[in-house]
Amino acid sequence: MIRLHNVSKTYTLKGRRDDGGSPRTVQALKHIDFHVPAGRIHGVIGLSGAGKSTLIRCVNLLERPTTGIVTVNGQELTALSGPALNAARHGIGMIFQHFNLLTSRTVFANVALPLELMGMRRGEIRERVTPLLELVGLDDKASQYPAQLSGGQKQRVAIARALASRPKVLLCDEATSALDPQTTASILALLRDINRKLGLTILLITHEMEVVKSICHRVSLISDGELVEEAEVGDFFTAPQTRLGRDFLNDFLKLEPPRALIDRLEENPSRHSHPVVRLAFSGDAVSTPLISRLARECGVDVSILQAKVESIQERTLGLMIAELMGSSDKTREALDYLESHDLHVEVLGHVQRND
Ligand SMILES: Nc1ncnc2c1ncn2[C@@H]1O[C@H](COP(=O)(O)OP(=O)(O)OP(=O)(O)O)[C@@H](O)[C@H]1O
Repeated sequence: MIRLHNVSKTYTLKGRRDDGGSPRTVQALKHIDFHVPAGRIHGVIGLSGAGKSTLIRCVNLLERPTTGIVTVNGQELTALSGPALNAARHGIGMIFQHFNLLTSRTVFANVALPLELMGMRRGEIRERVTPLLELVGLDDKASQYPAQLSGGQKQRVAIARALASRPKVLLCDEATSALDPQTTASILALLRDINRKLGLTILLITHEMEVVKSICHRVSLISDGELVEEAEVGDFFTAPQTRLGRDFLNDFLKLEPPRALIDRLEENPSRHSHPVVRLAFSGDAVSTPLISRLARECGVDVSILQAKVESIQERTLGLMIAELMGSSDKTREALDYLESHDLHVEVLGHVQRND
């Protein structure tokens, strides 16, 4: 449904020149290849300045890529301009962090605006807008003005407006970043509902793992203009593949070894050290008494330093940081045992034994 092929974007900084007198540039996106199939909710997460906004704005050509091809719903947008591009954009709705509503228009008139611009007749507009206001739970607010609404209600108006032209794709640019956690949850629930009811494909950018965890099927990680990791959300939360992915996850879960232990961690094992491991387990492994089996079957003691159980959509995910205590042969055997039981095991380092 959404396909980016080798997309790069370079901004030229107006009025700024390098030492050689050439205009200064910023390469915001570098060779992005990316595909979101129909009906999916795909999140792109990254730190500030990583290129998230540029990426999402390149999908509907609010920013034109410097090079590369953007295809949405089978149409190559980068080959279009003028009226043809405007017509194609009717198939792509977009919502923003700060809602972008017209303050002088009522809720109804805000939602009606794109339909007016498309030249639709009044009666048709009413038939379209009324059920949309019901869908977003604002049918009793049709004649109010944005200033009379809460942030969450404003975003609901923006969602109804984005859906007015019956798009196949919805782009969400940090849509919940200005909202409190409870309102965020209600807007995410609405987006999930719309995705299911209308089969809408949703691409969202965010810096919040909570958003990814709550509604995304798949996630991409962007860093310095490059997509560095992509995975199904359950897999990403179980075993991120990059340092940045692990940083995002640890920050979100607050699951780090205690500071005093980090200071003692050594990279390489020695005859007198124990491994400190991060274990992630899902599915059957969550309900299996693995720790007592480790002690019984491998003869190692397990000191649990931190543990957490998270619900990631329909999956239950267990996470633990633990020190495995025993001889090096026994702890090696324990690590093999854990891996053979479908646990994701990451050795964080080794600490000198005190025994
Ligand atoms: N219009 C512009 N002109 C020049 N440089 C820009 C422009 N827009 C973005 N940039 C630069 O491109 C890079 C990526 O910016 P972008 O806004 O896409 O990142 P982001 O991940 O969305 O960041 P944030 O989360 O802070 O909004 C940054 O270095 C930024 O300074």
